[in-house]
Amino acid sequence: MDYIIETVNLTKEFRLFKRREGLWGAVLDLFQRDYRILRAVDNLNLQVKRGEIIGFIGANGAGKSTTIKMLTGVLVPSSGRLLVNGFTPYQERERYVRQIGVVFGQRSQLWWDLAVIESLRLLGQLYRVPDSLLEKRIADFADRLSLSSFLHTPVRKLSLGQRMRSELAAALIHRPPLIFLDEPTIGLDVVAKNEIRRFLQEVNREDGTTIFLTTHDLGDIEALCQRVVIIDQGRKIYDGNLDNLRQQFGRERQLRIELEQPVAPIVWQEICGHLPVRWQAQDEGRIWNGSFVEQEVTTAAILQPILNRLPVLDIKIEETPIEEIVADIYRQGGLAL
Ligand SMILES: Nc1ncnc2c1ncn2[C@@H]1O[C@H](COP(=O)(O)OP(=O)(O)OP(=O)(O)O)[C@@H](O)[C@H]1O
Repeated sequence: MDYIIETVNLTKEFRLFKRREGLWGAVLDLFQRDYRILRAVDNLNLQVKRGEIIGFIGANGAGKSTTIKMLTGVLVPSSGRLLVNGFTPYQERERYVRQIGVVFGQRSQLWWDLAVIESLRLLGQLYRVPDSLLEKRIADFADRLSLSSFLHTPVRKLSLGQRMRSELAAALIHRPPLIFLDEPTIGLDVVAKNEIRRFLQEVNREDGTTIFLTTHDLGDIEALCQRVVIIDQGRKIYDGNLDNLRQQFGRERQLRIELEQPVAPIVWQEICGHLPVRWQAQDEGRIWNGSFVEQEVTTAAILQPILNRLPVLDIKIEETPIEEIVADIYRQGGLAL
């Protein structure tokens, strides 16, 4: 299998200086320093196929940035191996960075005082994109990311949404096979988020670009990712698709059935009392709200006897929002893999 990212037991430890308390402690610190080791990434095994969009998520401090920094060659691992697009990132940084694109939501790769178009041209030259291709690419991005109205505006004057779109163009100007995106939609409104998500889908579909995405916005994950990896305290606790995540960790689902006429509880019990569903009547039995666990009973099995016997006006089924599932996993430490 051709993996674009492959890590084997990737580990990063930081040595943290332990301060002693009080004045005497400070004096002792001068002579003998005490350290503790913090393992930010702990034996991470990860394989990403070419063309995948992978969501890499975890609570604050889980080790996401440290992992991305190792994958992009900024940090040297303490142990383990990693190979990204055939490179060991920290060893061959200069050649390696030509193969990747990076957008860190909080930090800019654009020149603050230059117009967007000048920044893009400069980056194109740094990446040695031939001139004619570069102009074509800028025009293409200007069109697809709606950059035209501010191409000649200095970066410092852009709104956050405009800057993020420009950052994406900058990260992709050399058509890298792989991009790392860290919180690409942070602070943006719904329209701007959707625009960025649509663009990323296009880039992935048309150019086969692999996308490694870190975000706290699970809307990004739902819109983009076939696969999610969750880490907690540096360890991988989930690796799979969103549907499986829902199935494994999903809590109760809610069902709301609206009938044409009220139905007495005793009749309701007779029709569907045999099913593992907790029911609550509303509007004197005209509306029935049920809670059930997907692993125990299917929605079809619940609905069938009701639809056979009663005139139903409306049915609503609510899934547990992915945000809640992930919050639960963070709290419980998830499934150790
Ligand atoms: N340079 C460093 N020196 C010491 N400890 C560090 C360093 N960088 C990160 N850490 C620690 O490593 C752990 C993982 O941090 P990291 O920034 O990778 O988490 P994260 O998942 O990206 O969090 P967030 O979502 O808050 O950005 C944290 O406990 C953090 O305090």
